[in-house]
Amino acid sequence: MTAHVPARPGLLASVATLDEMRTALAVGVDILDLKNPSEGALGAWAPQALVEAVAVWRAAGAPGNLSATVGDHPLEPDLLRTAAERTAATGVPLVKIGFALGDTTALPAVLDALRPFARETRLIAVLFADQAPDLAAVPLFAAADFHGVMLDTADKAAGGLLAHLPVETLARFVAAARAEGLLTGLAGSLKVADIAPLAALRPHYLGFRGALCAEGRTSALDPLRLAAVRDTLAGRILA
Ligand SMILES: O=C[C@H](O)COP(=O)(O)O
Repeated sequence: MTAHVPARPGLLASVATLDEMRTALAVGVDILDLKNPSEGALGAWAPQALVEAVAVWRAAGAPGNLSATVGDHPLEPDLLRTAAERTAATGVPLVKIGFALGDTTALPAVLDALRPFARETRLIAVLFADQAPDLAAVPLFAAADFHGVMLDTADKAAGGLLAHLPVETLARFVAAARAEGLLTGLAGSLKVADIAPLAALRPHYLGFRGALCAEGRTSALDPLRLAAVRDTLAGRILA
């Protein structure tokens, strides 16, 4: 199955609080991503806060889509499955799971543990561009019934996505994911100037946090910066 190729990528915006979530809903984003940046690349919200966020999103008419990260965990089957189940139980429709550097021989066992769950919940695999990701693993996620796959960076102090992987490699990643019918995203300290070269690869979405904040990704979301990224992605202003 080949996935739909979007004319322009959508905007995934990571938000750290319910207030930021309301701001992002007002500005308008395609995927509202519930993440706690002060707890790592894939820092998780507390379950009760996720339940409240789902209620806020539904009350707003459930625009676009809603994702949440499960936290930064090692590649351990039970641990990842438990974290994914805990997140999905809150009602969040898209659950993002990081596949961190480590014992890659553990990947088959992790996917076996997640496969039954992936049939009930839309799971997004997050690979890290700064950890020499094995892009040949993309078909394995599709075979495990994942809904999507994205690239991000784990070490936010070590440069953005394009500092770690050349455009040609990113193009191969997007094409491989699309060929498997997976929702495909790119992220990792992206700046407004990265939008044009990455949009040309036609992923389904580009993900942002740091560029949306005045003083780094753990500071507050700035609605003006968010609107500028939204408008650049939509082609209303040039990068
Ligand atoms: O999922 C997207 C990330 O939250 C991106 O965060 P970042 O732009 O700070 O790397």
